[in-house]
Amino acid sequence: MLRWLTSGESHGPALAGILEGLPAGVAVSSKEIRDALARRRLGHGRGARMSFEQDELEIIGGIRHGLTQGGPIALRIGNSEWPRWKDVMAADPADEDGRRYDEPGRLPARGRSAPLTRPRPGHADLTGMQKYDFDDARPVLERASARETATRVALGEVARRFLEQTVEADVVSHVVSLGTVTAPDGVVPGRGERDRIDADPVRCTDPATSAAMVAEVDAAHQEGDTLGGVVEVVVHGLPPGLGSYVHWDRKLDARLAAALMGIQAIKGVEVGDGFETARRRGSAAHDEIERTDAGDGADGLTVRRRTDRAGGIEGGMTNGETLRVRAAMKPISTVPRALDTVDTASGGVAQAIAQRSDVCAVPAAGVVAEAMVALVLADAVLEKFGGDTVTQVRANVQTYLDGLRIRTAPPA
Ligand SMILES: Cc1cc2nc3c(=O)[nH]c(=O)nc-3n(C[C@H](O)[C@H](O)[C@H](O)COP(=O)(O)O)c2cc1C
Ligand SMILES: C=C(O[C@@H]1CC(C(=O)O)=C[C@@H](OP(=O)(O)O)[C@H]1O)C(=O)O
Repeated sequence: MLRWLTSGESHGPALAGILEGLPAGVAVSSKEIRDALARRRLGHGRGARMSFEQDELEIIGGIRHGLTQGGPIALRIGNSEWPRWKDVMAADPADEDGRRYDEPGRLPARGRSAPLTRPRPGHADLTGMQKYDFDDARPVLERASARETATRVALGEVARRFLEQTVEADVVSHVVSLGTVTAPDGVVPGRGERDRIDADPVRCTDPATSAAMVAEVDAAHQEGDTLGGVVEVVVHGLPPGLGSYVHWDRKLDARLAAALMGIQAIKGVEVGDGFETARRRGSAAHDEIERTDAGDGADGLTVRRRTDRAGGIEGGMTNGETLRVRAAMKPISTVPRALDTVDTASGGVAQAIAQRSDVCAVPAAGVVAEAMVALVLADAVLEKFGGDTVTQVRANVQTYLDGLRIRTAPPA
């Protein structure tokens, strides 16, 4: 079983992450993790914070000389802006510059330390204050913030390397809609297209759509508004049979949906053609199975699907076709043209907090979605194939695939 946990606040000294359960021998470097973190900062529409803040990666445990060792992998992602926040986010109720905090968690009500009492509709602020009995939204937004997704991307990169080195999977994402602009149907990135997609300002595969998306972001920005959109994660190379049909919590589609819905601001998930499938007749909804005597089905198999409307998952299992899952992100809730709220200190009507913020973070959400998908798939690969080393996992995968070829071989 693969387990992972994250810790840390948006403006704290660092984020921390632990990934436990990977075998020994996964080749991964700090440069690869740093590059993954840089990808998450991409995208037209992100706020100023992305340009001045740095993710300072430190590998604390579990990786030696470029290889995982079998023990928990621990990462620290320092926040280069910490010196500016060390009073506001101090762990201890301490004397500092002659000021004394009144009690743990309380700070003098001025500057950055002033309590935030105008909760944003759409963010965790108000309900978080109610639930944890805070009279300041600061502790809520600090942990609810998508800054935490840096840790997921770092851990997800290790999972991605494991998938590449065991089942030879390739994980990529692209933006399929942003605001009202939607990319043409049926464009699915192939293997090795990640760099090309990352080079696009909104991580869209189609240049004309990308230009319209950029214009949509600029228009929203000018009007003091924000945008959401839809990302698709595509995985090539998965063998059939990851996940299971036997119980709800072992179904791969259920596990992927939970992982994607657990990303900040994701409000919907589709597998394959998803909701569109529900509008089709059965004859046009499913993927007919055909023999391919040339053995050019997935993993050299002699059966394949004619289409991939199901997005590579049937019965809660991968079916050997390309995996496709989509996640819908709502517009950023810190809306510069501030929304109505109630001031929790005075009880009066107010305008919600609306300092600097992303206008749109859909391209970055795609990178986070890749990480979550990679983590779920790495768990599913380990569950099916087991092994304490990459070599053992690979051998187990090969034995399984050899067995599959026999059972789907053409008649002699
Ligand atoms: C990559 C990314 C960046 C985000 N940036 C912002 C932001 O700048 N401002 C904001 O209000 N919300 C932002 N969000 C969304 C909030 O984190 C999210 O809406 C909030 O935590 C409430 O959770 P919920 O939307 O799942 O209900 C971002 C989300 C992601 C995935
Ligand atoms: C810091 C990151 O994203 C932040 C996520 C976020 C939110 O509310 O989710 C709000 C913004 O932070 P702030 O309000 O301090 O400008 C984003 O910048 C990051 O992704 O690294």
